[in-house]
Amino acid sequence: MESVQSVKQRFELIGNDPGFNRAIEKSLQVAPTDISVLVTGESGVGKESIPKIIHSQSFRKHAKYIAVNCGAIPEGTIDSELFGHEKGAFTGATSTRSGYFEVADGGTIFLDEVGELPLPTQVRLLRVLENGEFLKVGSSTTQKTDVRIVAATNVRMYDAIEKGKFREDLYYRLSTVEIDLPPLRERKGDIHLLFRKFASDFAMKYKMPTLRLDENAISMLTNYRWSGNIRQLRNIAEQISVLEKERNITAATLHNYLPDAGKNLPAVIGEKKKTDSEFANEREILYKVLFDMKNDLNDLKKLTNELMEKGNAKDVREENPGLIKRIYGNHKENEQDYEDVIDNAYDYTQEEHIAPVQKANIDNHYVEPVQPSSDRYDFAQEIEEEESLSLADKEIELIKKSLDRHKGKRKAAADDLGISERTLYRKIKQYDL
Ligand SMILES: Nc1ncnc2c1ncn2[C@@H]1O[C@H](COP(=O)(O)OP(=O)(O)OP(=O)(O)O)[C@@H](O)[C@H]1O
Repeated sequence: MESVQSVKQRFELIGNDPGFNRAIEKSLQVAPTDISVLVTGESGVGKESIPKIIHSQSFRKHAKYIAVNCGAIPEGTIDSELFGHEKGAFTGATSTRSGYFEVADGGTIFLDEVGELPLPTQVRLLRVLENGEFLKVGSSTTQKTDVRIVAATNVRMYDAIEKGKFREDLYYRLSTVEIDLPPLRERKGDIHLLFRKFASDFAMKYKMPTLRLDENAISMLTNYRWSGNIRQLRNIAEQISVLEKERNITAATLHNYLPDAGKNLPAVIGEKKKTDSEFANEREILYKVLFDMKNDLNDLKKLTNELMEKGNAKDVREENPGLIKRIYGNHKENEQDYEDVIDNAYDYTQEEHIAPVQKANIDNHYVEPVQPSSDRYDFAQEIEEEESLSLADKEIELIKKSLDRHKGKRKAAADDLGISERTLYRKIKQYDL
């Protein structure tokens, strides 16, 4: 049996955390048996490497290893993908086709996102697990296969069972041994190690010097929540590698890539494990903050435009009490401040060659520098054609961009977006992309 260290080297796995080492050790222990294994852990913790280790250390290693993402296959075709179909079994079944369980005979099948399997498919899977038998879709002839199954899930299977979405008997058949991978925030000692590995990989890939983090940046990195786990850490290492010219990274620079790491935003850094609803709440608060900021910005644009059109700060003040109140709040003590800001902005619009306006800080509201434009019509148009504020639109835009960038490859696009392939697949379906 190979040692934990040499397996880590072979599969380029970084980390010395006891929970992580234990998961590899367990994989090595179960590999020579045919015991079913369920790998558990949050999205992005590295579950995919466990079945590969198991297969490589088993007597099946010379036979096929097939990884199936159950969440990425449409419900209507999953039985046919897994078990094959007979010619004429359904519209479009123009020939007989072998499924993964037939092709992988003698080998290993990794069922990722197993909790996503539809109930009728679960029945078929249970039968394979119990006696190795299956039926092709549209066939009444039983076939036999000898496949070892390793499954993985990032959802709590007990919840799925309670809700009637997953069969309890199948769960017990799949999880004879459970291997749990800890979330990255519980592997603090590994975070910087992993970052260094990714930074050095990307330095090589993009032919740039390797990034270095200073002490404060290391501390920020280590204490960040990493809800997307190793996948998110890898994405951030790549972003910084590509975008930062200065290769010595400070906490201030790192902060730009870890949006909720700062104290001004409502997300909380902490040791305490969060529930899904707490994460959802934080996300909502973040959206709200972004939404409010965007509204402030649009109000400011409108105000500046008025100033440019009218050229008289007093008139603008008198005609837009609501707008001004919205931007600068109701506080009496701010009144002089915002009057000054409007007057300054007015001066600014009157100049021919304009230097960038300094940020005016009033009760945490910032007047961003307005790009000078000699063409006022352009500016007015920009206000009319306001950017969409819809989160769904933004999501669609990002998904399309990422799919374009990776030439339609969903796995790569999902990695880029920091979401699982299953989630990407759902969104593609949801938005009809
Ligand atoms: N120990 C590790 N060392 C280096 N890279 C790792 C390690 N673990 C995971 N990774 C990398 O992190 C990324 C996410 O891993 P993986 O796809 O296995 O996560 P997962 O748990 O299967 O996620 P999901 O549930 O969303 O499918 C991959 O790019 C993988 O190569």
